[in-house]
Amino acid sequence: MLPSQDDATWTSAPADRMQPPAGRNCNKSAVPLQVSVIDMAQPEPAAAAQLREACTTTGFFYVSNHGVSDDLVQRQFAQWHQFFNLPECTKLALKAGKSNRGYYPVGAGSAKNPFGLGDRKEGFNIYGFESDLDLPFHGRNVWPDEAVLQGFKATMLQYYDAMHAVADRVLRLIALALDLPADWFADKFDKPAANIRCVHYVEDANDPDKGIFGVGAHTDWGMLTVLATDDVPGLQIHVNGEWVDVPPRNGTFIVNLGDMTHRWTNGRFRSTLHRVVKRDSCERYSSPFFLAPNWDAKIDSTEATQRRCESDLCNQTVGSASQYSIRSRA
Ligand SMILES: O=C(O)CCC(=O)C(=O)O
Ligand SMILES: [Fe+2]
Repeated sequence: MLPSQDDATWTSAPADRMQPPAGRNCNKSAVPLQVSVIDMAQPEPAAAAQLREACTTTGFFYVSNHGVSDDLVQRQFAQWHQFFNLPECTKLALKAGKSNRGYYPVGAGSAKNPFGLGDRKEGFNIYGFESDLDLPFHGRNVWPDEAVLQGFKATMLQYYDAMHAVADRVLRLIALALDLPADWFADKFDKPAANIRCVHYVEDANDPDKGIFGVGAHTDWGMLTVLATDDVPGLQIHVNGEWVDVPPRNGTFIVNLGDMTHRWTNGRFRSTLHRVVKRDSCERYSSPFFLAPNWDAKIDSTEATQRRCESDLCNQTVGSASQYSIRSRA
């Protein structure tokens, strides 16, 4: 099955993971959840030790001193404000097709919502590679007219490169946290199936009891996500039977692990269910960078964990492409 024109299959969890396990809400955690902040300026071994703790517990953490200037982050958000303020027909002229590149309108990119409703967001995808191969997510990026949005493409390419550099540094820490050489993942990520997206959450307030979400509960499909948000809260993660807020923190990005890291580490590092619930009637913008390995990379958990089988994920050696088809069948 090929991807739909929106990105639903790219970030939606299999149906059995869309809802928190029944009966676990009574297990309130005694200690308030701490999502750790990992200082990227510290020596890698110290950062990797902190990261190991985060990856085995929440699968989410903040990164500070990440090297991306606030000026660049604000410039790309300013471009997105202008883009999403264009007339709907101008945006729809760039509507994403099979390649998943371009615009998807409000309600299109819905995770499997229990009420059958679409997510209250619109978005736009830009990939870091272009290819004419007839494969999911392959294709050519689309861009708004330079005369309409001056500097848009240049800003986005700069933002992609800056976020990619952060993601690659996190990948080195993941390798070290697995007691592997820091560059262990390098040859599996030298042609990554990676993209940036901007998500514009529309003004209305969300209500989980009515199935109205910014983004419904899902896990990310790829290896890891590096997320910049504006200062409007909304992101929640599902840990110890509870939905817990992960608020914006000045000068940091939020990083979470995706299903490929879960698979690659035999379930040791977690890909955690998350969603966006915006309580107030105000807009919200976020710009995730999604890192996935080379399309033909082999994901061998036995090699990565240097361990004998521990779970039902063990001994699975699947490429990124096969992982895609596993998810889209779910
Ligand atoms: O906007 C956010 O805070 C999270 C977005 C997200 O989870 C996603 O796009 O996969
Ligand atoms: Fe996500």
